[in-house]
Amino acid sequence: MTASYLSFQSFVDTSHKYFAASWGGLHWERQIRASAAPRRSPSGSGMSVLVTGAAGFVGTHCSLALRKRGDGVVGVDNFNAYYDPSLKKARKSLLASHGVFVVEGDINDGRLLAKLFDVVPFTHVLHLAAQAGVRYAMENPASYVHSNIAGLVTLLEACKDADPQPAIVWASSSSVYGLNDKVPFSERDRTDQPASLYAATKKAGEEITHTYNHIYGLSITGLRFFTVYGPWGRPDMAYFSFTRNILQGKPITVYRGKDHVDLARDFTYIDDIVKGCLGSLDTARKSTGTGGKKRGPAPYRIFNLGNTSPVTVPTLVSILEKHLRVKAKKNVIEMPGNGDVPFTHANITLAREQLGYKPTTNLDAGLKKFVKWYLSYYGYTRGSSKNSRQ
Ligand SMILES: NC(=O)c1ccc[n+]([C@@H]2O[C@H](COP(=O)([O-])OP(=O)(O)OC[C@H]3O[C@@H](n4cnc5c(N)ncnc54)[C@H](O)[C@@H]3O)[C@@H](O)[C@H]2O)c1
Ligand SMILES: O=C(O)[C@H]1O[C@H](OP(=O)(O)OP(=O)(O)OC[C@H]2O[C@@H](n3ccc(=O)[nH]c3=O)[C@H](O)[C@@H]2O)[C@H](O)[C@@H](O)[C@H]1O
Repeated sequence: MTASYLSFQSFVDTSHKYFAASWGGLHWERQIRASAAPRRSPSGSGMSVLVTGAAGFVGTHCSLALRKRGDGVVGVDNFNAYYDPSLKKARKSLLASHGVFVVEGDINDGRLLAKLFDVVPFTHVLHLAAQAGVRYAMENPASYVHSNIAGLVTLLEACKDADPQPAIVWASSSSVYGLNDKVPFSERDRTDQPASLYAATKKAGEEITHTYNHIYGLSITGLRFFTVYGPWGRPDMAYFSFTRNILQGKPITVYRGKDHVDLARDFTYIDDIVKGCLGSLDTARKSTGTGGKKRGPAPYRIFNLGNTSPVTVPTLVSILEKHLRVKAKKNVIEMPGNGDVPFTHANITLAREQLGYKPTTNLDAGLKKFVKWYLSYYGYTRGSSKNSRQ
């Protein structure tokens, strides 16, 4: 037995149970290295990327896109039960079939993160793990503090201590614009009026990452995603839960603003978001620190990733009805004071100029792809309300 195996084993023995279970010794260390190794490929950029929240909606799509073009990817995800964990497990299997290994663990586990950086000199971190959802923040505020504040700081500590320090690209949110009513939302607009705790934690994330950029020279890119949708999406989001209810013949609740004004979102298709994430990774300059010490200034960037064409929620419902070929039973009620904002609309000039970001999928085309995936994943056949998974 080698010395490195012994020290690894003692580390595993003293760590949490799930860690021991999911690593299981040298075999697992080999899997991590294999998954992280870039492949020779004309389109790959030779990166080794740690993707947090890899079993999530955006994490799965980004991990697949990176792996497909030849980059090395290792995922980490805690598979929490905010929404159906079996969907996260199915995404994990999809990733495994493409050679992406996802470690089951929490970003609050600093020992796990340090071990991952010991095993692999990650060049980049794509940080997507978070407690998402605007309205759930009123039900479970602690989960937002756990993942979006404490977890973020633990991750940044691990990145700052890593040698080499990775460049970090992470998901902020359009919700940071809060009550801002200047449209379209530009990165220079005020973001000091969050309307939900979720938004407040994302805004805090922007300030926290700035601190680590300033003190430790970490290269930081924050991406403000605008209501992302698509295949393998999130069951808690309106387009997904509306689809489920419409197919099951159940009513949907459509929120409306004051004075009967329709709510609107700058719905953005997942493939466009993936291109924005990869463009950010490709253009991120290196962190400048080593051994926890800054050696020079590092870039701090923030970009909107939206679609620049807001659509009202009733129009979203009509498009779904068309693709599902089923009429929705709608309850229209005034938006409760639950953290929602009346509209979002992204100005994407900065991302276009600096990342080459150019969204190409409109809501009709994107929802068509989503519905196709949904019907297939949940085992529906056209003309039947029966399915095999729900
Ligand atoms: N989908 C959107 O419309 C949208 C919009 C704006 C911002 N965002 C942000 O983009 C990121 C990805 O969102 P998504 O839609 O893929 O959400 P998601 O919930 O599908 O993915 C997040 C993943 O992170 C994991 N996770 C949560 N807390 C964790 C922790 N403490 N440790 C390890 N893993 C943890 C979850 O299990 C989940 O698989 C999030 O940061 C979210 O806040 C999403
Ligand atoms: O861009 C973001 O930063 C955020 O995007 C997403 O939030 P939202 O834009 O709120 O998406 P989503 O829930 O699909 O509601 C869409 C619309 O349907 C309305 N809505 C919603 C539910 C319902 O039952 N009825 C309804 O009318 C609702 O009032 C809204 O007008 C992410 O979930 C979030 O994680 C965050 O990151």
